[in-house]
Amino acid sequence: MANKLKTSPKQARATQQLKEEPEVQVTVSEFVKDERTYKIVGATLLLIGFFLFISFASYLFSWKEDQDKVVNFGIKIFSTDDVKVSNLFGVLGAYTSHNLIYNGFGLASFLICTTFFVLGVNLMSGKKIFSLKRNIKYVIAGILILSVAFAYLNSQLLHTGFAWGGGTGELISEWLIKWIGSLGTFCILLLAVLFYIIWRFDPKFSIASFKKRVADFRATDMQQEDAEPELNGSGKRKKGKKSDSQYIHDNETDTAPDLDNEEEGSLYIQQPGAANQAGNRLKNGSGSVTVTMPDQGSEDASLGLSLSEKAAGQASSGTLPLSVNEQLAGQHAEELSSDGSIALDNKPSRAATTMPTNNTPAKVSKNASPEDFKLEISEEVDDVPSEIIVGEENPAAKVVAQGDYEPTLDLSNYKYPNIDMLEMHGSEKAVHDPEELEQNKNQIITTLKNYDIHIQRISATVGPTVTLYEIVPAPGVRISRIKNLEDDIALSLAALGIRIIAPIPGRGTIGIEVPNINKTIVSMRGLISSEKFQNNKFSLPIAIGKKINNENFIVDLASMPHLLMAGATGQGKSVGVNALLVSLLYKKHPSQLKFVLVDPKKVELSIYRTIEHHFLAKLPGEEEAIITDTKKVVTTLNALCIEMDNRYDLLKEAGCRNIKEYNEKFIKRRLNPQKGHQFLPFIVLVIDEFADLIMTAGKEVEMPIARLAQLARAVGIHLIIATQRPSVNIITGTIKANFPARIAFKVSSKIDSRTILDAGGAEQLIGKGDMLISYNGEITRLQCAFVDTPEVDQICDFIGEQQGYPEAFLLPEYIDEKEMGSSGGSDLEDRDPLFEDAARLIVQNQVGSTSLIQRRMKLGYNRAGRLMDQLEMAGVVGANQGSKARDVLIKTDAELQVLLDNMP
Ligand SMILES: Nc1ncnc2c1ncn2[C@@H]1O[C@H](COP(=O)(O)OP(=O)(O)OP(=O)(O)O)[C@@H](O)[C@H]1O
Repeated sequence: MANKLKTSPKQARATQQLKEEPEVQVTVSEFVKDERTYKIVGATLLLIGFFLFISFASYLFSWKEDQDKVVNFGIKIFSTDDVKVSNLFGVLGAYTSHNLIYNGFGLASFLICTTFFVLGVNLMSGKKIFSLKRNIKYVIAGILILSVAFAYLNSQLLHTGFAWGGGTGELISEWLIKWIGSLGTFCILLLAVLFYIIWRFDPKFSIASFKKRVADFRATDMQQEDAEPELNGSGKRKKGKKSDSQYIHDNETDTAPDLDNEEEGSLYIQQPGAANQAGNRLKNGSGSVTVTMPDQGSEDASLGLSLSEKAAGQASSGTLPLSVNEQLAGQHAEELSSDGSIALDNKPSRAATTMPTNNTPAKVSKNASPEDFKLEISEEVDDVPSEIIVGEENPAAKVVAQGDYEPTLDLSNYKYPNIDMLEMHGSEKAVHDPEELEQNKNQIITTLKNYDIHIQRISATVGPTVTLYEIVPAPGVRISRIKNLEDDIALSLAALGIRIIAPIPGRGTIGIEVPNINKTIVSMRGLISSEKFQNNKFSLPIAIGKKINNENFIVDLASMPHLLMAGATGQGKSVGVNALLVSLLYKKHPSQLKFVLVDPKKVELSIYRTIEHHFLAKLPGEEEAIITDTKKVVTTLNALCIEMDNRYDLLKEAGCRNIKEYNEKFIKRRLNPQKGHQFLPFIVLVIDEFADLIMTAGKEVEMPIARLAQLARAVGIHLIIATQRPSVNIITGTIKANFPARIAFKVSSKIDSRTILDAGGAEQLIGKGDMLISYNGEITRLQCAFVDTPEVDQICDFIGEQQGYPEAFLLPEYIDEKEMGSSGGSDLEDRDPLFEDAARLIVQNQVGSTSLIQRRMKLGYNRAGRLMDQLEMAGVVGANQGSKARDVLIKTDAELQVLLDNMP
């Protein structure tokens, strides 16, 4: 038997494990959770709604014939053979409508059908399309008010035999008439109807809002007339087209009617001052479930289930024991899921999580089996509102007080993209499988125990792609021992992408991240509609993804201030870049933001070409705004450097330290546009495939990038650079030093991970948007938000079809010194092509300043200087006077024209 393979203890355990695998049984909880069950219940409810509606409608015509029969026979009508009724739904229809309409609430009973409809549609679709809670609120209020109002009208005016308000309405109406008289009842009812309309539709009564509506109406009218011939460069705008979604961003005029939609579609339309409302309505966000399995030492091995709830930012861990005394892990697991859902439904926006802390070292029994560990569930609910915030009013327009400069005025009718253009890719909730959790927990404990490592407590937080198991080791256990077991734990769990974080900073625990079997896609829609995204005050808000605790990771690109993204091919970089760009498109007006897009692959960013006239910047004289040619990248980067220098000059002259202060001053009209001051949009430079650029242009690219990265932040220029190859010759020391925020998608080696993050870990990610972000000195694992190309297409088309600027935002012209040739000389016979323009500018402004030429004509310092020398030679300006502007010798345009005509 020399050839017989020896079975190692590990293999033996694995085999045993295989044998012990339990039979697949469909438990009640699984049945309840099954999607098909929801669909069946949904269809039944829709049918009931339909039945009620038809029965009620039929009752309106058949009540005279059917009423006597239902009253005489009562419930026995169902068992009596020879009764014939006229209701379309027979005896059941006649009986139900008689009781609900005649005895109940009259015509208002029709409202009941809507509740069945709402419930049915939500269950059938598996999404919260309509808000049940609000439907119930409105139905109850509507039934009460309408039934009394109809009964009152019937008793005072109509005097018909039909029960307009039903038994209940008539009873209340009679009481009211008795107590406060007919007129009093009328007033009360009028007031109630008014209350209902205001509560339900929130109409605007102010004169200002009326004026605004008239102005908006006129503006739209005029714009349609004026703009039709050249509405945008692509000429795509459809005449008179105003899609439903466009209404979303209209001011009050349009949002008011849409409130109705909000109700019917459970869409929440944000209005000024409604921010908190949105927050208050948060509920049922996608839950991160934290399963905590504490106290190994507990002797009785009873399993306690507790929900710990944490208010955002505070680490108050109130544990609510739900007293579950189950001995078996399987039963225990069932409890987890059922209780988990309770907490999810109840708690509003909570983001932060802390482990329930127990500082007293627990007694650790070395013989405790994995099943002896209690499981605690701590639910974490993120800030995704279940009622989606749809778009918003033009935020910039809101800030501007009367008399201030309004940067958005050029495109005052610009509509922000609507949230409906984004898809909900699957469920927003992180799915947690109790069995999987239990099994992983047992495996981790057993593996550690095999190496004689004992733990006090174990907890789990279920994220979209991975579950974080946090363990508190027994006193005396060295952390490095657990860290060294990474491979062994991965082997025992038979899972890829296991990462050990020892210790988790600030938590006093050791983290083991295990990929989930069922992963959840994090939809961009969820992030964009979250309260955190809608109501932040960031200059450049970007929604990147979700943390393991399901908290939305939304940050300000302006404070990052640049972002480096790396990852092997196919791991989610392009989706990541799209997510960043889409977040900015959802929040910024074209006057506030410009993109410079560099795409050597030619296909990744080409979808953005439709927004050229709104959001893109390009070099003067260039056809395409999206740069695909490496040679042009060098020119563009240098042009950006000139723009940066020009902006610094402007800031210096305005006495401001950054773009925010500068723009505020400009908006308050404290800066003179005649001196070259203008509202400065943020510029975001996006470079896809940076490695390709470095390989072809090397230092020529690296130098301007390093300059921009070092200096451009204060003047509102920010960089997003993506690369497939994160090697040291591409991500050099200079680049790295200037990109403190870095994202790593899955990479092929630990060395690559170190190159990007200065730490390992990215090689253990599982791809498809799983990423690590190093930001503010912390490395956080995130699941990147997913936005599909058709969604981006739709958003860009929507923007592109609107009226835009006549052309893309022009960057300053950059002419390579080497290429200047003879035209760059200070010789009048060989004048600069821009000589005449510069002369006119100087004469019109009567200021002989080089920086004026530089800023207004968007030129670099050298070229502007040369132009000034030529103007001096031509006699347009006087001699250089040091720091003072030169004298302008030509006083009028006519004089200048004569001079120009006489020039050689
Ligand atoms: N956040 C995400 N959530 C879910 N799936 C994702 C996510 N990101 C990427 N994927 C999946 O991975 C695929 C590849 O993503 P992507 O095209 O972004 O990769 P890439 O890194 O840009 O690749 P390449 O460098 O070759 O262009 C996508 O088509 C998508 O199916």
